[in-house]
Amino acid sequence: MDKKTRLLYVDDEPAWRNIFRREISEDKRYEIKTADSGADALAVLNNWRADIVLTDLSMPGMDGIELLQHIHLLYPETFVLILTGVNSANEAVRAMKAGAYDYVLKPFDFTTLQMQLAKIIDHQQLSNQEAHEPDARFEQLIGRSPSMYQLFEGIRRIAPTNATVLIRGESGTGKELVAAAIHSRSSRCDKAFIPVNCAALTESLINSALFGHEKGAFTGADKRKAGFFEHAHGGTIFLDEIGDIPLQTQVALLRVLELGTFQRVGGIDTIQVDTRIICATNKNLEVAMREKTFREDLFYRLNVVTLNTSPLRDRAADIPLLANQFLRTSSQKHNKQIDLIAPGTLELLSAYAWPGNVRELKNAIDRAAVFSNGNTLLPEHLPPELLQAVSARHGKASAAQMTLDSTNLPEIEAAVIRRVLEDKNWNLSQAAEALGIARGTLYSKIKSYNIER
Ligand SMILES: Nc1ncnc2c1ncn2[C@@H]1O[C@H](COP(=O)(O)OP(=O)(O)OP(=O)(O)O)[C@@H](O)[C@H]1O
Repeated sequence: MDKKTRLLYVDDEPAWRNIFRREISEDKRYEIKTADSGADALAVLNNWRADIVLTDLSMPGMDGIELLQHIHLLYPETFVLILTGVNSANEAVRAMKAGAYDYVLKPFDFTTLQMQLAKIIDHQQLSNQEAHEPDARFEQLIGRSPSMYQLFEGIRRIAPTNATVLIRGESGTGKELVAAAIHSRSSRCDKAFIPVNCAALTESLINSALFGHEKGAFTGADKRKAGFFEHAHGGTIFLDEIGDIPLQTQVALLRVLELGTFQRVGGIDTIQVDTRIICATNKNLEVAMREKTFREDLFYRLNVVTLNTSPLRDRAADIPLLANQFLRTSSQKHNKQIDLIAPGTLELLSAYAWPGNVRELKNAIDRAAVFSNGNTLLPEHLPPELLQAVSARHGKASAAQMTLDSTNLPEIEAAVIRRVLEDKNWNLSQAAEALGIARGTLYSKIKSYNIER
């Protein structure tokens, strides 16, 4: 018998969970679990890998989009469907932009839902047939540059311990993946891994989100609620953007680090948890300490074991590897068959400085995959800002020229020129400047390539 498809249904409203269970459990092709919050869903996923997650969009604490982002990062093979109200077209668009496979309107039409599920299952069967490249992969992290190998080695050594870890690095360099890898390689791996983006929580919400609250603690607190620390009991909590937490929360966090205890908001009972803490920051905490926005005692507590993620511009060797991996995922996501990155495109990718690091590369490839209509990613499919930045950086050796030199394909140069012209609204002077060539040269190239407005 075929393996059952695992569905995780996430909704804070019990009535909807019951309806879903009742309707779908009759279908023997599915194995179903439900969760009542984003944190609960992550706890379930940690030892029950769902094939498809259906999550409500608006939930307190971690909303559906935030949950979707964590799932993409931690369990890239899992498909996510977002549930939105019938009259919320904007929300559906937001969900799709965030990378949801599809959206489902509430109240459900179960026949449509079954069709959506069947489509995903077909997709998954296809992708399971594709070979996975085992090389240069460490958990979800990809890389073969020396600094990545050093990072993998660091993770290998500290994962089995209970040490608090501080991960430092620019935004988009994979700090959350590092935290997840530490958890996966620790003895806590069958318990929850709860990532928390501290910067996304307002000062009034952060304490109750982290430590939970008692009934009546504030307006709207109609029942007792466990916080992220309780959800992560036995497992690992990942506090991202730790440099952004308010001072009063820093005091409470210091106590958890020293004693393993805290109190829920509005509560008097002392709660004891066994939760490993991993933090990350892209801020300079030394400066924050000098400015008195980050406590010194907390810093020294956190800074016991530090791992650094390096910027993508310092490890160009990883760019083709990452780009090819992202292309596979994006091509599948957008129902395309793009299996090649043109040499000229790779050259441009390697010449760019990637201020947004791997996240920016992933988005650039995803966008290029949408624009591509053949089986190859060409320079013209790359974001115009990237082409301009490369030509500006290389002065006379413009993006178009580099492409031409490396591949000797005039059509690529023509495509790059067309792209820049469109971006500059056919202002020849600006386009020539962006391309790093003289206006006259641009004019003759437009003529010789027959580029028309
Ligand atoms: N080495 C890597 N291999 C594969 N994917 C990666 C790697 N590094 C980053 N990514 C991808 O880049 C994106 C950003 O990664 P992540 O969220 O872990 O970065 P971050 O350093 O935590 O960023 P921020 O500081 O903004 O929170 C994710 O989609 C992740 O999958």
